[in-house]
Amino acid sequence: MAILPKQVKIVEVGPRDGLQNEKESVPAAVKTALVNRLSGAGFRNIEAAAFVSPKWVPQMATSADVMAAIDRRPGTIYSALTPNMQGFDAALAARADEVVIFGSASEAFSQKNINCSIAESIARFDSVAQAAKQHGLRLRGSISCAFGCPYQGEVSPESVADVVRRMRDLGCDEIDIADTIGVATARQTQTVMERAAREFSIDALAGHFHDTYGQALANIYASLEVGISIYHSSVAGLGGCPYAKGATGNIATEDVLYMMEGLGIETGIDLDIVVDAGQFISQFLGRKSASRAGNALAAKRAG
Ligand SMILES: CC(C)(COP(=O)([O-])OP(=O)([O-])OC[C@H]1O[C@@H](n2cnc3c(N)ncnc32)[C@H](O)[C@@H]1OP(=O)([O-])[O-])[C@@H](O)C(=O)NCCC(=O)NCCSC(=O)C[C@@](C)(O)CC(=O)[O-]
Repeated sequence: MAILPKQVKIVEVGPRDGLQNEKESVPAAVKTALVNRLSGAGFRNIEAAAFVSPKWVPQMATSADVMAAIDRRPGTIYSALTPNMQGFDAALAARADEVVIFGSASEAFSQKNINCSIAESIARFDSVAQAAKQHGLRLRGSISCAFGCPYQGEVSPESVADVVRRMRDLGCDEIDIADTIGVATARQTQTVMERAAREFSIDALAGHFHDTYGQALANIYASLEVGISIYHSSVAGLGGCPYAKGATGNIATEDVLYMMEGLGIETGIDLDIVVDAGQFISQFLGRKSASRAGNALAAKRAG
């Protein structure tokens, strides 16, 4: 049997990836309360903002307000997406601890999501990366459609490895391998992760899985088996990408924590507080949480 990591880092992406696709505007005060509840649960890294065009993603237009209002928990990294220097300048002013350059392993998705080719995106990211280094900010790279693309279909592990290499050369501290449309399966996940790990330290590679086909937990387990120890998840399973129609949310944080607890893998996060946060945001949105574990634990508590 494979030896699994003893501890993992869970990056909570609900306040950004989770909420970005909500049709009705979620007030900054609600986003702020959500981030504060999550930091209270012990996350070391929360993706709280995206400094992108409000015409492209209106829900993220309040990012500066959220970043200004949150209670900063010492030791927690608050991340912001920054597609270009305009985004970087806004993230710097908002005191983000980490900026995220987000590219794609699929040419078609790159065009739809950030309106440029993969090569053009890397050229744009270069100035963001240099500015991040100059200002002492952490730099994360995110690679969408690493397992399949809604526009072009198959994506090869080689295309993923190519973008991993380019992001490594830009100086990324961490690189996410993202299943934007939730199509990956366990063996494919291991193949792509192992290929990526030939280009970048496995300790700094992250798995970002959406749960569209119900495979995300299996893919996380498969990634644990090959040594990946950073995972992204979204409280209450919030989410979906505006440029990937039909894609559902990220794997729910509560479900990931429940699995990690069962495996005896340390996360440093209090599952009970995350369950409360999941119920809080689901009630605000007026729908049931997408987290099976979250709903089961909330029901058990209610007796
Ligand atoms: C990248 C651009 C800006 C290019 O968009 P563009 O239209 O090519 O940009 P532009 O430079 O020509 O500028 C056009 C307008 O946008 C403004 N603009 C330009 N940049 C910014 C900025 N940073 N912040 C605010 N405004 C900005 C700029 O000021 C101008 O305003 P106008 O003069 O028309 O009024 C656009 O395509 C965009 O914002 N895309 C965002 C897409 C996005 O946020 N997608 C969701 C996040 S990615 C994701 O969810 C996947 C991930 C990370 O979770 C992993 C996974 O699951 O796959």
